[in-house]
Amino acid sequence: MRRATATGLRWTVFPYAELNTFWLTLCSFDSVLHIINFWLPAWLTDVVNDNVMTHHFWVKDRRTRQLGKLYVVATPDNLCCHVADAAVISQICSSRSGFPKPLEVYGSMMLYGPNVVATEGKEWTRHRRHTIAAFGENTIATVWQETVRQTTQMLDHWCKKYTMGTTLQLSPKDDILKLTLNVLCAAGFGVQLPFQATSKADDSSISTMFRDTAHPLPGFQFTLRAVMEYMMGHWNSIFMANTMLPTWMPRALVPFFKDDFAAYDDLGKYMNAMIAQANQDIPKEGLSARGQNVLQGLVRAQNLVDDEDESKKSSLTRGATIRFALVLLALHQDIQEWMYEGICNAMDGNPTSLNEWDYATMYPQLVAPLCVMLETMRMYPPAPVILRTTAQDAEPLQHEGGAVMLPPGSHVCFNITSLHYNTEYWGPDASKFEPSRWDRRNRDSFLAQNEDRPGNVAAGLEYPTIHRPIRGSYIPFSDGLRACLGKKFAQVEFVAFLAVIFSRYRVDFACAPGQKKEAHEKAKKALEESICAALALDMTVEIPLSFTPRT
Ligand code: HEM
Repeated sequence: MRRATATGLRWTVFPYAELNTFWLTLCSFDSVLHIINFWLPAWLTDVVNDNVMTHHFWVKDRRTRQLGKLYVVATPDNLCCHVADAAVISQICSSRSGFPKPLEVYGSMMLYGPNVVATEGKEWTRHRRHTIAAFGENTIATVWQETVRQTTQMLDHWCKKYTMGTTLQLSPKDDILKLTLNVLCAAGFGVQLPFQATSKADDSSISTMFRDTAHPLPGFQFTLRAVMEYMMGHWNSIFMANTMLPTWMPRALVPFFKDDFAAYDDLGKYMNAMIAQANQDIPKEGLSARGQNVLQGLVRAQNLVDDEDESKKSSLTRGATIRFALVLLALHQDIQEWMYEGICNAMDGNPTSLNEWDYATMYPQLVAPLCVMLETMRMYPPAPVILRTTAQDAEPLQHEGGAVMLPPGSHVCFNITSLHYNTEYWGPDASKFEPSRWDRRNRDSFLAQNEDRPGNVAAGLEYPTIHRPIRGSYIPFSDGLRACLGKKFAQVEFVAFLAVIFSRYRVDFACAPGQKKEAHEKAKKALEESICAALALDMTVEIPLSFTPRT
């Protein structure tokens, strides 16, 4: 508390640090979360949720309005400075070494070794230099083609399975996850999977071993997609089984980790085979030296870093963002029509056949779906909290005309939800879903006033067609030196997905006639009660949707 007072900021106390193992374990019990959220008085619920990673989103900007855009929480472990000030976020993100990642949090991301996500300093610079080369425009064009292909196949599959009268009625969660995984396999590893599983693979050569067959090859327990799916659902137990148990312990003694060992081994074998294939497939000449997928790009850089960990996280975040957008568009039919008009305009003069849609010509014109994505991630940021720590050489932060010095070893928590709902940065309609606020042609948008301010470029907003918020006020992809490397990957995938679906269908809630109002209320509740489970903000309730063909 003495150290908190010395910072000169407003401060408060809490009995546990946000990453305290006991506290995290306690908060993983539904009954404890129920007590916190339904039994405590509202003000105390906010105080507690502000220190629970999974429920941080629920607090929105209420604590910031009480305590200011920068405040400190003193715990027995450390000080944690919560930041919801755009200018301060910008200073931290552009600092070279003053505010590194707290690497102890990223232990589970090192399962297959050091990588760009979970390193710092010189090692990170080396990983970043080589990884960045793998996310070139060739890879992004593959993302586009594969998303169009996968979404078309998914729609065909839906038509066969879920048609009821003239509409399709379904809960799309699992299929969206499958689609994002398939796109990742194609654009990340150069392995093209069909949306529906094919028959048994006939031999074990590299070319057939990745096929999405009903049964895995001899010597494997999982097919490639099955192992990726398993990884997503069981990351913690896989991490425990493969890193925390002593290596001398016979696996037979821990039969409940059988699948976790097998998944780890199988993915390792698939990765090695894919590296071998990427080595064979790298075009010797003609194509860009960067290769057509991330893996080729990495192998080409002759410095293979394993980004499987971030792949896992990114598939969850991409899948969740798409699901949020579908529910938001079902709630706002007028916005859906606005986006449909935008898609039709983009298609005007371009081929009507989806297979012929060209990335370079179509993507820049699909402004409305991009605005929908930016707005969805503003209101439902996939990673509502980003953590940093203060190094010995951390420079003072300039805040409200003064300098704030945080002691070394303090945690810094970017309060993304608070930033994204702040009326100072977004205008009086900050809590409204309004994708057109991003569209540069919309001169009435609150964001239009930022046009003449210099330096407002941020990660993921490098488009001449959209308005730019104040730097540091919009950070779903983080910003500065450690900004997300896959932001364009995620954006192109999202835009292609929406363009394919909404050029052909209108989305609404699947409900009985006369139940529309209840369905709307249920969807709004599901959106507001989203929690940050399994690394990404997501709805805990599945909302069934109906897709009606446009005539
Ligand atoms: C909607 C989708 C996505 C969101 C919201 C997102 C968000 C983020 C955020 C917030 C960070 C910073 C994390 C931190 O500093 O603690 C990050 C880093 C990163 N992301 Fe993403 N991401 C997305 C998709 C992707 C995809 C598709 C890929 C790759 C296929 C990817 C690759 C990476 C990498 C490699 C980093 C580490 C960069 C570094 O530390 O230098 N992301 N992402």
